[in-house]
Amino acid sequence: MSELSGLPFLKGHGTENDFVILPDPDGRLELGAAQVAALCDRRAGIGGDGVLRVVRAAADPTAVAMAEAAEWFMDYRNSDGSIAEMCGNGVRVFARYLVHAGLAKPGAFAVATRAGVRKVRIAEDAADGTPGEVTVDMGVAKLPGPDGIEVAVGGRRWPATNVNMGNPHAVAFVADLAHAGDLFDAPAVSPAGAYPEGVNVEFVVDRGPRHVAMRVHERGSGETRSCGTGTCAVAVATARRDGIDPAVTGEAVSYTVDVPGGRIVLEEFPDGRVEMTGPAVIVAEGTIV
Ligand SMILES: N[C@@H](CCC[C@H](N)C(=O)O)C(=O)O
Repeated sequence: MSELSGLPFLKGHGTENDFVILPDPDGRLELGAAQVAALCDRRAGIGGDGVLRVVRAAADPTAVAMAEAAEWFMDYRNSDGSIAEMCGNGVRVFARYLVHAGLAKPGAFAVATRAGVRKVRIAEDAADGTPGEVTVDMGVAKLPGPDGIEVAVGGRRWPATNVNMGNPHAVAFVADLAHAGDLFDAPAVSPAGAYPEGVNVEFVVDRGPRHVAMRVHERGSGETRSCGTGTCAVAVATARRDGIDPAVTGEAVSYTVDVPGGRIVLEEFPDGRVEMTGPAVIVAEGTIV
């Protein structure tokens, strides 16, 4: 990581989906895949499921077209160094960082991402100092099909729903989360070619009315303790399984999704938008040596 020597960093997480935050306001960093992987290495690096580079939208060619709508661009990378379109927990942590660093005022503001501009709201901290939760308008979930997608682990197979939240997800309802196995390797997803860019796979069980729990194997990061876009995908897939479509009923629907690292609440509106609410905290800051 010698090229990054002397740079400030922070560490944060949202429901234990953890990130190395690299402030780079003027877009001076040339961040390669190997550097990202080294930063995310849990033994030889800082450790994280991904990296959030914080850059002014106007200073990054990917985001410059969004600069009028959002001052800051979340440049998200998976822990293997690959680039993803969106990270739901990441955008909450990114928003928390902007306020922590005095770069945004608490309340409502916009963040540019590769999936488009996302509006965030940060609630007031509780009287005991617990940081207020962060709500993000995650945009419209797309269910592009096709039917017949399957996820397999060990000897078990499940039908899966394709949900796109800016990034791709395959959501499988299972009888027991343990049936997903150790998830050291990516689950097999068929048919071949259903997800040419790779896929995040969620395994879901019911917990109660409009309440589910999930595990996830993330493209580019392996099994993580949470995936914000995954919880959105799961909420929408579960609503459709339950015969609920806010576009048809004209009423918003809310689902609670438990993840190994905590709990996220999702609300889907008649216009198809999904709002995600969950925690986001900064836990450390320092300098790369
Ligand atoms: N943890 C994230 C998703 C990060 C991107 C994902 N691994 C992908 O490659 O699409 C989240 O909270 O949404």
